[in-house]
Amino acid sequence: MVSGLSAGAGLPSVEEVIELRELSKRYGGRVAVDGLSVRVRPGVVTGFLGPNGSGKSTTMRMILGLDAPDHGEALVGGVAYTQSDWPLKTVGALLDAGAFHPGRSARAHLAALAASNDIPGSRVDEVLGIVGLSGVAGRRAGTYSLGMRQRLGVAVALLGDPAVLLLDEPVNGLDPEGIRWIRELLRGLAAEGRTVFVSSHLIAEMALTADRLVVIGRGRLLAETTVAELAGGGDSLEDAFFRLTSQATDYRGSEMS
Ligand SMILES: Nc1ncnc2c1ncn2[C@@H]1O[C@H](COP(=O)(O)OP(=O)(O)OP(=O)(O)O)[C@@H](O)[C@H]1O
Repeated sequence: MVSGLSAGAGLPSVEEVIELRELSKRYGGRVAVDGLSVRVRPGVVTGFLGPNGSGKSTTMRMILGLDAPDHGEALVGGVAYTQSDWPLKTVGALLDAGAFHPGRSARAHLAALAASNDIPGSRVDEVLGIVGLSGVAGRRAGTYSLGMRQRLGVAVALLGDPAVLLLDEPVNGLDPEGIRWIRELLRGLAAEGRTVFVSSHLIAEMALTADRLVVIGRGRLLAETTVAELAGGGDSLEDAFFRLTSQATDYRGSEMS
């Protein structure tokens, strides 16, 4: 359990689930997301797994209103994210760790976001502490390592003390310490009752981080299960994942004999 994550504004209610209803998206002739219906519940980490190109990022962008679905809808706590009065207080998202003004310090970046989102300035130092950037908060973000940028991205996600967290491949490029840190942070946030939805194509990492799994391939739901259930058929988790997704990739090479 990670302590001190919340700004104390009250923990999320059970209403704050992510609900995808028949969500679909095409880019030209290519189907990216295909009739995806899923409920992501609070209090656990839900891993969003699928091979490269299976539609995970597109789904997350649609939840955040950054892409419009061709069909269906994505709701957070029963409403579309774009209808939310204070989006940063509703959903904390980590999509692209590089998206900071390189000349701005981490503290200045967070302070500007707090000011424009009706978040008390005192929360800035709180989140810097949570992500371990207090000592370097005055440095320009452009000088940060990938791991530090990732931590700053997590600080942004936590700034509004949201009930729902959405993270797209948060461990990409992190060293083992950073990976363990993200894992423990996400588990702590879920233990506080938040809804934590985290995408990855790394089944072994998800096995350590997630309680529940949503597995997709070619934009379609392949399984909504628990880590224990997926590995329960006698296979290793990796074998079970490959079996599940074997018909849903375009690019897998043949095995060497
Ligand atoms: N802006 C876009 N324009 C055209 N095609 C896109 C666009 N974004 C995604 N796609 C296509 O949609 C499909 C799903 O891509 P998406 O990035 O959502 O998958 P992903 O599961 O997140 O993949 P990865 O694990 O590699 O990040 C892919 O075929 C991709 O090429």
